[in-house]
Amino acid sequence: MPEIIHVMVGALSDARGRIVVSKRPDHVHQGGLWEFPGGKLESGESPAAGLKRELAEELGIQVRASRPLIRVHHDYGDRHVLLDVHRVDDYAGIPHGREGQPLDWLTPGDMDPAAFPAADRPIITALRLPTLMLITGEDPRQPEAFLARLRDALDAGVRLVQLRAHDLSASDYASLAQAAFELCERQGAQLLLNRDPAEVAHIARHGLHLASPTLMALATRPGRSNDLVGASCHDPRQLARAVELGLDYALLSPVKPTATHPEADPLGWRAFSDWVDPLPLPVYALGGLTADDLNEAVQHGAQGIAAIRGLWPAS
Ligand SMILES: Nc1nc2c([nH]c(=O)n2[C@@H]2O[C@H](COP(=O)(O)OP(=O)(O)OP(=O)(O)O)[C@@H](O)[C@H]2O)c(=O)[nH]1
Repeated sequence: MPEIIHVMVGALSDARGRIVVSKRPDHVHQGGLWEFPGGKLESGESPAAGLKRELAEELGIQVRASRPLIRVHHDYGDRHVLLDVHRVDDYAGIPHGREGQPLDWLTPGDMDPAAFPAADRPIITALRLPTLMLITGEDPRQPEAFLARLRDALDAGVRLVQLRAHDLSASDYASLAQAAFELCERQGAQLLLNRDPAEVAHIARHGLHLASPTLMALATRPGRSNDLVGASCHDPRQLARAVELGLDYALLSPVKPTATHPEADPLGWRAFSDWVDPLPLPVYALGGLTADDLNEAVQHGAQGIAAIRGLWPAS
């Protein structure tokens, strides 16, 4: 097993949500590509101290508050890196290229993954995804009340919605999806359809969410190239499949006991974090969680929380 190079990386944003990126010099590893500022952890140094030191050296800023975004293991063949990426929520100073490196500020949507090292793809996805995913609750058979509640959730700030309505016929699902898509578009939110991908091939959406049996049955990633695609997972085998298919994200459940699946054994945060840590993709925690669990989830390596009851507004 080659030595793992532990790299501390900062995602630092401005008031407009743009993230600072810097250009790697031509002569170094992955030279000429854009990167997120950071560098190698020194021996004996804590990750928090390493992040502070690297961002002070490279950008001339002092980190005041940060939280984990994602950890990415990547094998380049000649070296194995662990990118330990943190969002920097608060800092002092004005970022500038202290080592003469060019800087740019980009919204995650404007980042071209091909302009970054291969290991950075999951970082860009994690930056594009919000920390909360709403999974729609019952009762989709009452579309007006259902859409009113979806509107309330969007008004409250939800920006990623998974339309789960297994009891509906294909045509009722299609009508509900169309109405939900319009509401989401109006608020700049993304709508993911949780349905057989072949059945929803022509329905407007921002992406697809795969149930775990669908995930295990597929041989290739479904959908259009611009679809955001993720899947529900319950064990390491399903998580590995999501990675193999090149999906953008996974949900892992149940973390805590849940009313939706009372028979399932909860994982707890320890197993959640052990299973998620080696994976190069953002993973939402699901099962018995509310927005109040967000900080604990993020500290255990989650992209954020997905929830039905915890985020679907009461009627
Ligand atoms: N900082 C940073 N490094 C990255 C990113 N993506 C990525 O693959 N890496 C890799 O992680 C390693 C970081 O090394 P570095 O050269 O930046 O570290 P450093 O500042 O401590 O450099 P040094 O070798 O001059 O002491 C390199 O192999 C680099 O290619 C990224 O987005 N940011």
